[in-house]
Amino acid sequence: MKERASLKNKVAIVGVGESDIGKVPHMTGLGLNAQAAKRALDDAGLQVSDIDGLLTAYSFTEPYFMLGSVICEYLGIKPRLNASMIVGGASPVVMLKHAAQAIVSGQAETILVCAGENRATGQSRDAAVAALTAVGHPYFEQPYGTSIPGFYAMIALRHMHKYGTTREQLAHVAVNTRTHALLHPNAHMKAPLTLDQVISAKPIADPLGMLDCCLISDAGGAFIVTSAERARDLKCKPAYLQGIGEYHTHEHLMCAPSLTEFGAAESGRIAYEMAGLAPGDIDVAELYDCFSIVPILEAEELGFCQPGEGGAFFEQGHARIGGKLPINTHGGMLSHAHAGAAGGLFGIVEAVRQLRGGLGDRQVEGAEVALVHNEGGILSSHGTAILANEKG
Ligand SMILES: CC(=O)SCCNC(=O)CCNC(=O)[C@H](O)C(C)(C)COP(=O)(O)OP(=O)(O)OC[C@H]1O[C@@H](n2cnc3c(N)ncnc32)[C@H](O)[C@@H]1OP(=O)(O)O
Repeated sequence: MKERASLKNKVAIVGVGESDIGKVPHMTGLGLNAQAAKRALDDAGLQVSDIDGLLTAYSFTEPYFMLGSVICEYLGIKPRLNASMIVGGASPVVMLKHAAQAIVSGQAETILVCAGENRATGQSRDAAVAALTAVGHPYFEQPYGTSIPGFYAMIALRHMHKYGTTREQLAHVAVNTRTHALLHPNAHMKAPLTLDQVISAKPIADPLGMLDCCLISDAGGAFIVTSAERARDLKCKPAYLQGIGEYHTHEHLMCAPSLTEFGAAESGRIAYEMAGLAPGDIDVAELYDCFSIVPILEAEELGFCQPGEGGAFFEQGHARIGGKLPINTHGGMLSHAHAGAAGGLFGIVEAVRQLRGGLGDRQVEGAEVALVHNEGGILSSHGTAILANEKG
């Protein structure tokens, strides 16, 4: 099916912001959201009074029932549009789509999208892992004790069995993202990483070790969306939305149609079609990487390599800055940060920064078109967005 209302070149992201990241014990989740939002407003050269819409996601660490209303109250926003969306890690791209639709249909002019949690210091380690495990089916999965890394480990094992993907190839994903994180001043992880360290790290769920798993961070992220027309009058360089798609195949892994094919192919297809672009047109990609197997699958489904070749794509260095298609240039969730929906949102923040240019050693030369992919649950919900600068 073709999306009937194209959003191509109708809206732009005009401001991006990240809170302090890592262990930030002096801040609440709400504070991290607010700090990121304020930085995004400053980036855009806008005031709180310019915002007339707010979209946010969910929080495991904040006690509020109406999180969006609380963020508005905290920041002093009186929006005409206010919603909280819960499609797990896919929420940021899905929120971008809803923001674009709301702007195009005249429901709001300038929308703040934010997410954040203080998962690292606002919860005990056991509470954080228990909350994350609740993604399993309450009757048929949770009683057997499967954790999120356990679900993704099954997916990794299946990919290894079907395609011959190796343990070393998974480790290459972690090393690739850590190499990029070292170029990012705000990344949670600061030390270099070797393949041996990844392979010999504490086992979590075979074949995944600790360094194949995303971080548990304190972090907030935000971006501001407005019409393409208004964007041209603002102080920052806009990133124009070219195409966007979402697709949802299941909630619980036991209901997934396959362990090797997921919904990224379809959300990507919708986004490419709207943009009138193909995988070969993408200059930089920010792919969801909650576990090292995930960007391998996404690189395949989004058409950057053939099915089964994702592991080799990373092993051969194609995903490095300077390679064929740099992936996760900020360090991804494996090394930059993961805190609820903020994890995937940082992919959008980084894509916008890459399109603006001037990132020094982290800059992908000639980046004009960027793709961001988010996924939520156990590869259950997918969102793909394609952004471009004035040249793209
Ligand atoms: C759709 C989705 O987004 S699904 C993804 C949802 N998120 C998750 O499932 C979170 C996955 N990660 C985890 O559960 C945890 O990080 C684990 C289980 C892998 C490791 O946690 P723990 O066993 O508590 O680690 P441990 O306490 O031994 O950590 C020791 C050190 O290793 C480091 N560390 C912990 N986890 C990681 C990680 N994932 N990557 C890199 N370093 C890590 C920390 O520096 C820590 O040092 P600290 O004491 O200064 O914080």
